[in-house]
Amino acid sequence: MAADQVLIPPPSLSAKYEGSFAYLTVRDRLPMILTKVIDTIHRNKNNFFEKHGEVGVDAEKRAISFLSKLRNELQTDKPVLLLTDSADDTEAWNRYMQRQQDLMEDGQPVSWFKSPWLYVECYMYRRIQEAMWLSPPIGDFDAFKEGKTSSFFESQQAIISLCTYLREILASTDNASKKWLFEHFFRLLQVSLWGNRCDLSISAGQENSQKSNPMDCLADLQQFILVDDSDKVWSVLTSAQGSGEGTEKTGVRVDIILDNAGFELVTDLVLADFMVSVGLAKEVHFHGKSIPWYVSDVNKQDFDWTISQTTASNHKHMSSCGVQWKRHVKDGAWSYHDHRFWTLPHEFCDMPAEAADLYSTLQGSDLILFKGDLNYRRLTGDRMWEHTVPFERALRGFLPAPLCSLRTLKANVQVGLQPGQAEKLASQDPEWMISGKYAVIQFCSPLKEQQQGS
Ligand SMILES: O=P(O)(O)OC[C@H]1O[C@](O)(CO)[C@@H](O)[C@@H]1O
Ligand SMILES: [Mn+2]
Repeated sequence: MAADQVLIPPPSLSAKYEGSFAYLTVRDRLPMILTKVIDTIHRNKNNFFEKHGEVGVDAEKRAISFLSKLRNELQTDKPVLLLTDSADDTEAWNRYMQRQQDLMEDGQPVSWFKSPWLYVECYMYRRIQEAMWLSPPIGDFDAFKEGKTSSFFESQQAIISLCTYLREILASTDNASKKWLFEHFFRLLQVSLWGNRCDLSISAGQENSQKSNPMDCLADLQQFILVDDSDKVWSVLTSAQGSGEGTEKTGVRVDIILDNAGFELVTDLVLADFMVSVGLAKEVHFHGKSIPWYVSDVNKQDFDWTISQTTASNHKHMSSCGVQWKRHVKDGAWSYHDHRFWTLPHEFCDMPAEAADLYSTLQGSDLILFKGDLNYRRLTGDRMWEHTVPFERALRGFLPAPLCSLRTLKANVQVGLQPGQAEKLASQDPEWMISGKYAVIQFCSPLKEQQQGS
């Protein structure tokens, strides 16, 4: 194969492949999500009236009419339209549409069933936001908020178990050996991984919460982790502290690119609390979305709300977690960041050109944890890679710092597997890439020695 051919990435997943998961998502799941958004806005009509009077009711009608039109465009495969809301990302979106247009064969218009799945799916969420922004004064209404809130309450027992586990292990860290630290880190990393099963996009907004004690399931779930690079993650964290090199560093920084609110966010906070409390990290930077996204993704409001709810719990371990988390925020060990790039449709390899400031911020991290399926799709460009292609190759140059994806498989892209592994899985379980039953802890580092898990 010629060298230039090797560098050309495979095609994007798309609804144009009839019967594919992308096709079924665009045909069935996205319209269902839109219908739920419309229902939610309608159900809140009285609240809008109480808050804003008649203007609120007019805004509700206006938003619903924009959204019904959007659903119709999607279902009839109409050309994708330019955004008209003059927000600070509008131009970037419209530029990206032109880029997609240039990629279309025979000058066909960019459309829902012909263009890349990643692009049109992100575009739907951005159009929902446009409908809201064009309907003042209800522009800031988060139609997914109710679902995120109830998924937190439905996971209450699991959250209590997890908080109890954390407080108990932290109470006994005095003589913690390195082995002890690794064992607990390893467990909490896995809890955060499996927390990713609880997103509300794959279930089109249907309840999908954690019911059982997460610590009890870990051993049984181990067999479903297809790539497990946790030892490399551990080695990055410990070597960043200077151990083994004789160079004491002042503080390790971990960045967590968050995914879903509800149980998953709690698992991320627990992992972050553990890292900071035992000194594995000095700072944790959380990155969330600035607009409602993929039904259950975390935004600033969800982040603050989750910490407040945890603090207000009448369970002693849960509330003491909340108190501790507030303290981490207050003393600067934890910080929340958002950036418009997280809600743009680009593959992550576009980040240096599209969001150079964010890329250089991430370069300051010692370890970046990317939570969830959508982040994995953007890391790998949501392309039809062969399953044995190395993760680093699929990243196409995106490697601001050592990074690790913690992801349950809910879309048909997966790289970095052993020869024959995918074939075996496919013969045992045709749904292996989309059911959320399997997962990866997949690591890549710009530093060669860390790739080996030294
Ligand atoms: O919350 P996550 O893990 O990013 O998952 C989002 C889900 O939405 C999808 O984009 C499908 O609509 C899938 O990729 C995935 O199942
Ligand atoms: Mn999500």
